[in-house]
Amino acid sequence: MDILEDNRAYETAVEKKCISSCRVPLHNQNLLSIPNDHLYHIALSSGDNDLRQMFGDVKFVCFGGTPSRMEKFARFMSRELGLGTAPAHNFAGNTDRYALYKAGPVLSVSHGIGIPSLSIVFQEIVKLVYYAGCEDVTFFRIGTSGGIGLEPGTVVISESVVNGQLEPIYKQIILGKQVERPAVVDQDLAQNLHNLALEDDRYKTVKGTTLCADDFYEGQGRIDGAFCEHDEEEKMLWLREMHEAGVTNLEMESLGFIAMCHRANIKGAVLCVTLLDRFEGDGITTNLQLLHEWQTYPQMLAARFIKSTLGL
Ligand SMILES: O=P(O)(O)O[C@H]1O[C@H](CO)[C@@H](O)[C@H]1O
Ligand SMILES: O=c1cc[nH]c(=O)[nH]1
Repeated sequence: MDILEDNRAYETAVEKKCISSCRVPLHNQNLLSIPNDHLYHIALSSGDNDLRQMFGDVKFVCFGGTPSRMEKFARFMSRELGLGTAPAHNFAGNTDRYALYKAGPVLSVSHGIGIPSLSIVFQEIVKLVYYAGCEDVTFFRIGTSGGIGLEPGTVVISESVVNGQLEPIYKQIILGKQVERPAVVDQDLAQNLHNLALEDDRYKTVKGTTLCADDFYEGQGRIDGAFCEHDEEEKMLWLREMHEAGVTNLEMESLGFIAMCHRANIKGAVLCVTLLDRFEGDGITTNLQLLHEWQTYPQMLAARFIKSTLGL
């Protein structure tokens, strides 16, 4: 039986209430008529690769900006899960758009910068876990951000995500029309992650509102980009307004990530370390070694969650 036939049989059984479903559901009936779906940007396909065999055991998908960070995270997860120290294999190695690693039940995926880049790999990963018949899957974005009024190196678990107009809405243009997707954060998951933060962690962990911008420079109020039509005073006024509205950090993917998790009916959370306090400036001047250490903090928290969920 091929993947699509098997998935159809499974869905019929769910509809008839013969079984209860925890598999990643199908959201697009058009996929049923594509016998070999090419997941072009990750160089895998539903007909040519045995996705069930390769990825059927996946329970957690961790996304983050860069390929090397996600490779290191895969190796870290592998050690944490007692799976050894072998170099991680990049399953998307036949393309250099994104990188995709696996450590036992954990996928580690790079998403590039911004929602447009994230959304492509996100959709292909949702299709991958669907074709693979994965059950009980949780997605994380483990990234970096700019903090507002937080000590640099603090991990923020997003309890809400908003666009630049403070709306929890991801807006897309489809067939020439604006479509709005609510970005609803899974509060239980955010709280469960927060509960795993320990007093003696070498970093602080807080819950907060993450503002997702379309740009690193003007879109985040910086005055040090190639272009700028506001001044330092206006920037500080805006940052204070954002702070008063509860915004704790600024980054570039959380809104699309959370909205797509909600739409896909997949549990999802965003955990980002802050690399600077925007009240103190715009440039990221911390030395590279410390920046690399800070990037591991959200990874450590995600790993703790994964291990506790697996009963390890
Ligand atoms: O560190 P990552 O996960 O890439 O995320 C943040 O860093 C990038 C900007 O430098 C943006 O993608 C922003 O969201
Ligand atoms: O200030 C920052 C730092 C990291 N990523 C962002 O998007 N903004």
